[in-house]
Amino acid sequence: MTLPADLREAAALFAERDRVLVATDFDGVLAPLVLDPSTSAPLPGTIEDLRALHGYPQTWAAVVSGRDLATLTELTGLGDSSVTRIGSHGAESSEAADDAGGTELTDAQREHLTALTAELEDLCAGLSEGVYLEHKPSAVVLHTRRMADEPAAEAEQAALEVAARHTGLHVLHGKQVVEMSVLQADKGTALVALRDAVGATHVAYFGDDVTDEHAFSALGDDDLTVKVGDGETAARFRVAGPQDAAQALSLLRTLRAAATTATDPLAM
Ligand SMILES: O=P(O)(O)OC[C@H]1O[C@H](O[C@H]2O[C@H](CO)[C@@H](O)[C@H](O)[C@H]2O)[C@H](O)[C@@H](O)[C@@H]1O
Repeated sequence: MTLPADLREAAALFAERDRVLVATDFDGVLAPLVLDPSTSAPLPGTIEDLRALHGYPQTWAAVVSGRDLATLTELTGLGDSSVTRIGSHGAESSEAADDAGGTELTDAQREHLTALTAELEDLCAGLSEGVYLEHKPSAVVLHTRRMADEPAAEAEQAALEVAARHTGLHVLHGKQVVEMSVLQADKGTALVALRDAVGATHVAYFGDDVTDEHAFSALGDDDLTVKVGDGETAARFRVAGPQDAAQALSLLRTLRAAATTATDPLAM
C-alpha cells in the first residue's frame, strides 16, 4: 500500500508550515467501521502518532467525531492527554470550561430529546431486527448497520420522517446512521474554532463520512484535506481506507518531527 505521490508531496509541504493542526475523524478513519460501535478500536500506532504530533513545537493534534465526548475519550484512550477531543459533531469539546464539555441542555431541549427518544423507541419496536438506538447527551442516533439493505433503507427513511415532524431538531444522515440532535453543531465550525484558538496557519483533516464534508469545506486550498474511502468529496486528496489514513498520519509525524527537529518522545 503506497500513498498517492501528490498526497506525499502535499504532506511534505504541510510539515514545513509554521503552525499546524493535525485533526482526524474517528469512526471510519482511525477506527475501521464495525457492527458494534462499543467495540470500535483505533488502528495500532494512530493514537501514538497524534500524541507525538501534539508534542512537537507549533503543532497541535485533535480528534473530531460524531461520538459523544465521554465515549470518544474512552475509545481513544486520550483522557490523560492534551490532544483535543471534539465530540457530538462539535457540540462537545475537551477544551470546554464546563464539566459537560459544552453540552448543557435547557429544560426544553431535555424534554424535546426525551419525547423524541420515546417516539423513536416506538418506531424501532415496529421495525425489523437489527435496528437500535444510540443515546448521546444532546442526540439520539438510529443505527441500521446490522440490517439487510432494504429494511435498513426503510428504517432510515422512517427515522427521517419522524425527525421532519419535529421543529428545532438537527439531522445528520451518516453511514447507516440517522442522528437527531437538539443542538446545532458541525465539524467545520468546530475545527475552524480550534484552528483559530491555537493560531494554526494550516490544518490537515482526515474524514470518511458526509458529516466530514463540513470540515473539508470549511478549510482552504492550502490545507491538507483527505477523504478516506469512496463518495463525493470536497477534500483535495483521497485514500482507500483507514489503513492508508494511518500510514498518512505516520508520515506526517515523521515529516513534522524532521521539520521541527524535535526529539520524538515516543521513540526514546
Ligand atoms: O464522526 P465519527 O467519529 O466518524 O462518528 C460518526 C458516527 O460513528 C459511529 O457510527 C459509525 O461507526 C459505527 C462503528 O464502526 C458503525 O456501526 C456505524 O454504522 C457508523 O455510522 C457512532 O456510533 C455514531 O454515534 C457517530 O455519530
